[in-house]
Amino acid sequence: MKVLVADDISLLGLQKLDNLADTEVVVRLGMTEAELMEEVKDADALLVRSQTKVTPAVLDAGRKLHVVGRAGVGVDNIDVGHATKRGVIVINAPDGNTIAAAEHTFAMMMSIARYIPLAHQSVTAGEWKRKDFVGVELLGKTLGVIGMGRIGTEVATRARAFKMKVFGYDPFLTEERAGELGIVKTDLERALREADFITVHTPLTKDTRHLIGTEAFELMKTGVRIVNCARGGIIDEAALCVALENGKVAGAALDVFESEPLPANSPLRNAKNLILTPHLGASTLEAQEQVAISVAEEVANILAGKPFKNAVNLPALSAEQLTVLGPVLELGEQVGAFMGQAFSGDLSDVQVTVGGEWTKQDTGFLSRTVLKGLLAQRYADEVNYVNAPTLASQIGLAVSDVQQSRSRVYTSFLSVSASVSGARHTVVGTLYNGSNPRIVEIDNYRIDAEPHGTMIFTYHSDQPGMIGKIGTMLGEAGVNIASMQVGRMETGGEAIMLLCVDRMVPDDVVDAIGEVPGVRRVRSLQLS
Ligand SMILES: NC(=O)C1=CN([C@@H]2O[C@H](COP(=O)(O)OP(=O)(O)OC[C@H]3O[C@@H](n4cnc5c(N)ncnc54)[C@H](O)[C@@H]3O)[C@@H](O)[C@H]2O)C=CC1
Ligand SMILES: O=C(O)C(=O)COP(=O)(O)O
Repeated sequence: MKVLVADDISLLGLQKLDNLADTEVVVRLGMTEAELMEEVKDADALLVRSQTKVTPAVLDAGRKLHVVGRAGVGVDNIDVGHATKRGVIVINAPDGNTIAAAEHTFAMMMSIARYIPLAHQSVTAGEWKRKDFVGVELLGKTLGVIGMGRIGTEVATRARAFKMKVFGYDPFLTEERAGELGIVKTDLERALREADFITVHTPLTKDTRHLIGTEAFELMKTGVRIVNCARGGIIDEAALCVALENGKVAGAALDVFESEPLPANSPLRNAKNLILTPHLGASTLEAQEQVAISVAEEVANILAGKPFKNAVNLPALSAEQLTVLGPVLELGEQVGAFMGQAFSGDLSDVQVTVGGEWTKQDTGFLSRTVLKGLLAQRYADEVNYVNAPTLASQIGLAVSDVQQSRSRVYTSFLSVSASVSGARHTVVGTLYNGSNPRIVEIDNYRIDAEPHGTMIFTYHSDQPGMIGKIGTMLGEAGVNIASMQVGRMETGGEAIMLLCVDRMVPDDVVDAIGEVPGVRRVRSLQLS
């Protein structure tokens, strides 16, 4: 396994990966896109911070790539959509740098309240201008926090310790949570109109790009002070320069920029009362160690096929949920694979129904595992849990999830029903004793088969001699039958047969079975 490290990531994390058997950690900092495309060709994992751009071209070049690990929070430098399409897991380290970013925000806020960097420059230039640097106190002032996630919340609690009044704006902030934090939940307009200090802590999205622009500045009090330690682009830099120049904004502090590194000719470099740091929010020893360890552990788990928790492009599944749902998810993949191989043809829609006790669990992940099994027939190893829904929508396959609280015969079951080349087929599975997978129904025929290994599946007329004929043909080809299941609706009608065999059945034998009079369809299945 090759783990390619493209940004400066703490050795404490990298050593964890380097210590793994069969894993080589290759550190190459400051690569151009072309160099990165070359290095990533044989990499299983790519680790980055905010500097390296993980573009579609880089992801396409990484043919073996399983995972991109971001040692930090923001993944706006990674084309997550393209990674998802390619089936590459993107993980981040969401908790490790929260305190570092919150403390940096506070350092910035105090610096603009008391002109610390400007006063420092003045003193080192030989001046002693006490009158020019009369600041303001935080006590009693109103702080508007835009984005009350992990960092926004830590900033808000620190501001309360400074006896500030805090307004929090975040679509997910509840009155109850605001009450617990001792802050006021407001809308954006009130936060902008009434705040003396404003700090942004959202990701950069299409909704937050230039959230603080000309119109927002117009709403603000004259003399407001603003901090951005989240993402460049949330504040419109050109509009900020104007507001600093005309005095609407008394001071601002930016750690992040629309373009990084900040261009040499950026007007921000000469703006009045503006302090700048080069994206240092997460740059503490503690934060860097924490994010590196977190990302290394996650990547190690992913490469070893073990559960992981911080995927950005997969629904979250806790280790606890995985313990309970693991066998159900595995069953989903097996039933999907059975369906895909037993009824190959043009798929137009698939319905995944969970019934009985399992409906009490969050089974949102289940349709991904079913799709992975179902689409493996068409995409082989290219399909995984990450890209299965994308590949399904690419081929126009509509997927629906249904919960059915009343169980049929079984305490819990999973039913996959799909339209294949115009015909509807259904396969039902369950777990015996909570962990042994079984296929218990195929198109309303009751059976009981373990979805495992090599199988021969037929649709045929219920007539004497069928089982014997097929058994003899397999025997003559040297294929041993381990178990056999037959099902029929009525005597002499249509029937199914599912044989578990000990080895692959040669294609010519499968074809010969298909030609036996009365056999309507035969398929050879290979389940893992
Ligand atoms: N300067 C630096 O070095 C660092 C920057 N960051 C950045 O800080 C930001 C926040 O990080 P966390 O608190 O860890 O993330 P988080 O995901 O915990 O919080 C983000 C919050 O923003 C809210 N939000 C999203 N869209 C919104 C909108 N339109 N209006 C209002 N609220 C909105 C979300 O509901 C969420 O509560 C991210 O952009 C992250 O990349 C994080 C660490 C270090
Ligand atoms: O975690 C984040 O979102 C950050 O912005 C930190 O970026 P960095 O890892 O210091 O390049």
